[in-house]
Amino acid sequence: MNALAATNRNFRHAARILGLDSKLEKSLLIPFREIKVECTIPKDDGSLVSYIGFRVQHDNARGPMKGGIRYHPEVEPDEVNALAQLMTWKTAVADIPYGGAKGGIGCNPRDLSQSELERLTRVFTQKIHDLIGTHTDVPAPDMGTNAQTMAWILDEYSKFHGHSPAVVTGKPIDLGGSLGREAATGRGVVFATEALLAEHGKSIKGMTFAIQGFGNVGAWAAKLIHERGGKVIAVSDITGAIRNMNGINIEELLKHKESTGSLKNFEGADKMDPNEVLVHECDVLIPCALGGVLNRDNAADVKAKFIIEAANHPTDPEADEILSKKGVVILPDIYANAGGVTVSYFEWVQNIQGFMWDEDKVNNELQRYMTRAFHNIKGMCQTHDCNLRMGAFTLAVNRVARATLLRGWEA
Ligand SMILES: NC(=O)C1=CN([C@@H]2O[C@H](COP(=O)(O)OP(=O)(O)OC[C@H]3O[C@@H](n4cnc5c(N)ncnc54)[C@H](O)[C@@H]3O)[C@@H](O)[C@H]2O)C=CC1
Ligand SMILES: O=C(O)CCC(=O)C(=O)O
Repeated sequence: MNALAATNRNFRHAARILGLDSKLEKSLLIPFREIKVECTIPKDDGSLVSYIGFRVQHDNARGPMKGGIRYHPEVEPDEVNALAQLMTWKTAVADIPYGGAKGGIGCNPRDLSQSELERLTRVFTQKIHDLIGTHTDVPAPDMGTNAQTMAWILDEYSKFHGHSPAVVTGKPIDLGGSLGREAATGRGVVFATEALLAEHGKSIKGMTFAIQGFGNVGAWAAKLIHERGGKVIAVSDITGAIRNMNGINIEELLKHKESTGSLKNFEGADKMDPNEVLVHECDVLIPCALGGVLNRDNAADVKAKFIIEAANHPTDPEADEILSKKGVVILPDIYANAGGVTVSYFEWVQNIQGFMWDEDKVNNELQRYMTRAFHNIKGMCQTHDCNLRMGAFTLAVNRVARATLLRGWEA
């Protein structure tokens, strides 16, 4: 099922549980604004190449729209729409004063040089600068982008609007980025995992983990799980997959990845088929890469007892049904990966106040927000007798619906 159809289906299910008025339901579903721009840049060899950039601003009832920018060959309108909508629900679950947005450019960043990436980012910013802003829409990193990308956006945006550090989050620390933001999504995933496991009388120590994706989110989650005594037994990324049933030494793997750019030829583990990571024997599976990776073709073969959705929409609704019949407990994306946008919020607050927090404060506040959200979700699960995904969706949709009604409809 395509990402937008899947996201709409989850939203509609929550709206039904909440008994939402049909007009309000329709208004919450339709995006506030969809932007599509052509970005033409000279390549390093002088030839011209054109890419399509998108920014979908889904909803702003609870505050400025917020969400990452993705550079990936599969970026297309339906996917960006789904991701933007998920941001609206995610910021509401985390109870931070934002709406939702997402953007991206259909390109393969691995095929572009640093200077080509910089030109592409600057052209994209020129095309959307009058539609983003500190109090309207605040981008951040997502797949294929990073702190450097945010620095270019900040610089280009500031040429039009004056120095505006809070227009993006996930910036380099030297430009007003927050301590702890780089690790925040992975750290939030670990706090969320701890909250869930504690409920089941378990802890990370001694449990086995399989992780798909070893970029910002996957690598930080793996590192923090390893530090807590969890055994990461299988890891994959775009370059391949490895396994070690005794637990992979993640510190060593990070050094190997840093020096070679790949998981290949790592001596502390055996090579394996990348497709097998999702169905590998383990206690906890953490998808940290693309959407839709758990679907009707592989859901029945999943062996994990818990799935922590660090990626956005990794589980297709058909897989959701199969997995829930098998008794697999799924911690949904709009909660599990909310640590990134939560620390983005802390960064934005620090920029607006002109006062920097130390890293302990960032991490402690992150833990407080993640734990609070978990208990809020559990409360909705009890009230509506539903699973964690619907607990998170009903929590979020109810908050956004209330804000929308309070603001009113008068033109
Ligand atoms: N960066 C952030 O703060 C947040 C990211 N997310 C989500 O987490 C996921 C990962 O994002 P990042 O780590 O930031 O991206 P990233 O670009 O840093 O890393 C992506 C990773 O996925 C791997 N990958 C790509 N295609 C793959 C495939 N077919 N099989 C296995 N691995 C593959 C890449 O090799 C890389 O290791 C995405 O779904 C993103 O939307 C969610 C919340 C916040
Ligand atoms: O930090 C942010 O603003 C958004 C991160 C993001 O794109 C996501 O949570 O999917």
